[in-house]
Amino acid sequence: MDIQILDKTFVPYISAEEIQLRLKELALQMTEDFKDEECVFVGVLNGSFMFLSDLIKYYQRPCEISFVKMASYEGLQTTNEVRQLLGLDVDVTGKTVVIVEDIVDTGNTIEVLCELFNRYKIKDLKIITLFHKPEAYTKTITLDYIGFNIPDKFIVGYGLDYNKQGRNIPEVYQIK
Ligand SMILES: O=P(O)(O)OC[C@H]1O[C@H](OP(=O)(O)OP(=O)(O)O)[C@H](O)[C@@H]1O
Ligand code: HPA
Repeated sequence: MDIQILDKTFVPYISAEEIQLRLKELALQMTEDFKDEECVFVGVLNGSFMFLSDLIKYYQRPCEISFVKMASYEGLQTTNEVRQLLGLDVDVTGKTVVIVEDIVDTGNTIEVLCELFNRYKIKDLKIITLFHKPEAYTKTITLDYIGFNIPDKFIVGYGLDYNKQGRNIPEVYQIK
């Protein structure tokens, strides 16, 4: 069934069950890949709060978890200005940092985050994103783990918002 958020209509796109299945696969893959790594998972607020919280329950190794807060979107559009609203509060020296994004769209935010983390003396930097829009992506940074490649259409739910609304919806909807 379609839903209305503020002035826009959205149609069902990816179910809560499909998301959880994909999260299990991604976490299993990372459990294998990071067996010799000391990992810090860094969620990018606000959008990634639900993704990181669910994903990490399926990850079967000791790890650290932290957050940074970045913002650049107003309504459906990027402002092209990525602002850091909360910084990092853990020591990442010598560790593998895994940036956890809900979505990599234009790539503006992930580019700023990579510049930020490359200033630290980390062992390695990996990126996981639940959603990626290849047609909208303007960067060359490799995304190590991608949940779903999706078309260049605005989505909401499962942490992602439209004008601050819709983050609490357990599944994902696409703009009509
Ligand atoms: O690849 P990009 O075009 O930069 O888009 C991706 C970013 O946009 C969203 O954040 P937003 O600025 O909307 O803040 P939010 O996480 O608080 O919703 C999303 O959570 C990503 O961080
Ligand atoms: O499609 C999107 N939906 C919600 N937030 C976003 N931030 C970048 N792209 C999107």
